[in-house]
Amino acid sequence: MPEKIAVVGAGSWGTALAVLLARKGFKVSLWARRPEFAEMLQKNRENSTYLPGVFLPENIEVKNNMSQVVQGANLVVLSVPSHAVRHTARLLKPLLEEETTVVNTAKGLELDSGLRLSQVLEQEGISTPAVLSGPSHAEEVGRGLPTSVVVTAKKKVVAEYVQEVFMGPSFRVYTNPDLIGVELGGALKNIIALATGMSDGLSLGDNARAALMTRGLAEITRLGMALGANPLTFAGLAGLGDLIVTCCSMYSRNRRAGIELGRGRPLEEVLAGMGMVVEGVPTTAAARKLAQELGIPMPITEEVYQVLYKGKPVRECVSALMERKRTVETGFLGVTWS
Ligand SMILES: NC(=O)C1=CN([C@@H]2O[C@H](COP(=O)(O)OP(=O)(O)OC[C@H]3O[C@@H](n4cnc5c(N)ncnc54)[C@H](OP(=O)(O)O)[C@@H]3O)[C@@H](O)[C@H]2O)C=CC1
Ligand SMILES: O=C(CO)COP(=O)(O)O
Repeated sequence: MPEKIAVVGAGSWGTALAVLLARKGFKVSLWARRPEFAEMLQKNRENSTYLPGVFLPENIEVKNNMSQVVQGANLVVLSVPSHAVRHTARLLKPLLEEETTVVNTAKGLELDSGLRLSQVLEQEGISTPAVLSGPSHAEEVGRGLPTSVVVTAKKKVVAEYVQEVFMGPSFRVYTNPDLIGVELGGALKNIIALATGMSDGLSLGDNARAALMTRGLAEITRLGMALGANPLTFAGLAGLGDLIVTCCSMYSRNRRAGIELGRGRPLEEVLAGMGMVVEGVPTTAAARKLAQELGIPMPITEEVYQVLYKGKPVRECVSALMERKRTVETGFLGVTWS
């Protein structure tokens, strides 16, 4: 078991995970990128900006100096937004001991390259990173409500180590050997949460939401299979599980952003009002590019892209999706009429 754990990123998720680990009795060092924010958190013991109402136990120290945060830590939990993963990995890499395990908890794809975040970490010299994913809103984890997630890595021993560290009475951790599927599930569900949010914002009803979630999972699975994932992973916590929570919970920033877009508010205004990261926005562009390169149909992703990046009115997406060519539901899985 690690003597000290460093959590890099003091937004909602980094704060909730630091609290979870501290409640397990670990000594936790939490890195906040702004010095004044680190000082405020260290003093007030509450992250009133990103996770109000959750108090930091005494065994969490908050600092802005990454070297001090990481020093002596056997485990580093990375909880910065996906757009900051490469830059943060560059800062981290020279500070890490050879045997330090890094766990990425961000959910997204790198915008320009379309790379999964573990691939970004490996490119930056962080070998065999673990990935923690699954249905887990910070607001509920911070309050100690029951949550189940998955951890994956290229090596079983790494995944099992992280499982043991995080596992607790209110936080059940499964391992899953499918690194590609787990990462893609966590990243791509955010696109579908934007879509279901838009549908809810237009009051299109429960049937529409269920259809978007189900057919959204179909297109996630299609792209996932083309990229080497096991399709069964998408039926698990990192796929369906996270899709359900993100498309149905009012804690979801992606869902809330989608609702505002569905009500006709412009994207810039929606993002400015959110004050938190909406990962589905860059991920939509990255996934659409990948799908086009690989020739994978992703009609919902395409419509979300058109709304986000081309200003298409959400109402016009309804007919674009409903009036597509007739097809067999399970054709993409090779299950069709004989
Ligand atoms: N919130 C949740 O429930 C969950 C979130 N996640 C994932 O965790 C990741 C982090 O999200 P979350 O904590 O929710 O985000 P928040 O919006 O709550 O907080 C964002 C955090 O990232 C920091 N940040 C912003 N830009 C940079 C940068 N360029 N370099 C370093 N740090 C930066 C912010 O610092 P500052 O205040 O200085 O701007 C802030 O600490 C995302 O990928 C998200 O999808 C995963 C599971 C659950
Ligand atoms: O991934 C999450 C929950 O599992 C967080 O989703 P949002 O970023 O939409 O809030």
